[in-house]
Amino acid sequence: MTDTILDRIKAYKLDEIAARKAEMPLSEIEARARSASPVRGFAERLSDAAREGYGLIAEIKKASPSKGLIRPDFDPPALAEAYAEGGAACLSVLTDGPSFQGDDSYLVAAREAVELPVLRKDFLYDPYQVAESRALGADCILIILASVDDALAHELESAAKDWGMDVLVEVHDATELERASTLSSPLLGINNRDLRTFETSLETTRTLARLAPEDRILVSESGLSTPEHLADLARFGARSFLIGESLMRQDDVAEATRRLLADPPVSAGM
Ligand SMILES: O=C(O)c1ccccc1NCC(=O)[C@H](O)[C@H](O)COP(=O)(O)O
Repeated sequence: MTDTILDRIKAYKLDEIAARKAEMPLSEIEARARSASPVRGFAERLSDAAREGYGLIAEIKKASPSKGLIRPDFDPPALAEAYAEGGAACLSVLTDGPSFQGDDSYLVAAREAVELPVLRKDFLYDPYQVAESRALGADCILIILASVDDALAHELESAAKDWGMDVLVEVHDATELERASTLSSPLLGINNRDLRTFETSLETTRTLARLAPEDRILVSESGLSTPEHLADLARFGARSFLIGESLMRQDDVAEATRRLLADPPVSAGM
């Protein structure tokens, strides 16, 4: 089988982790994590927002492997403020350099600019990176089940819990969904992007939402750009969304965010 983008990312990440460990030992990263700004409750903020409206995780994303450069005029603190003004519940900041032109400093600057909880959007393979995420100020990490085995997923989740952070567990198919149910994190991300073709299909959320455990907060991820997309998926139980590219391409990010979130259907649970 040919390599997926995740295989390629994992290969350079393992080198990156080794280099970072050589540069800064775990004890030093842990000391920084202990003195980081207190955790802002990510899952709680998202579920509160989704109760009556939509829970938006608004992503600060400069570029992607599928689209190349998305936003040349890239100012993380200004984008964070625009998202907060537009009504986002939480932020996601890409910190991966080689594939997304991200940087750790973008997370730090974006989080300092607003009061919103922040997801470190990166590819994690080692508890060292979990401590590193907290040291940067992150409130939540991502575990991509397509890229880690069950033992590592549990290890990363447990490390995040120890640091008081939330975890967004990401799945792409029914097998990964089954595996996700053995983890205890309430946030379940359903990624609509096919990692081989980069195509996005909202059918992925529609299909997997029906199979998801009832106690999970569903977050539909990727390929979302209109209020109709959000309303469609809300009917399947997903009232939280992770959105990057479509908002990053807007001149007025605050207004575009406001428009996207303007008209949520009344929740079935209300
Ligand atoms: O965005 C990509 O091209 C991509 C490729 C390979 C692995 C992950 C990728 N994106 C990470 C994400 O999960 C998205 O940034 C996020 O869901 C937002 O998606 P979008 O709204 O489509 O930018």
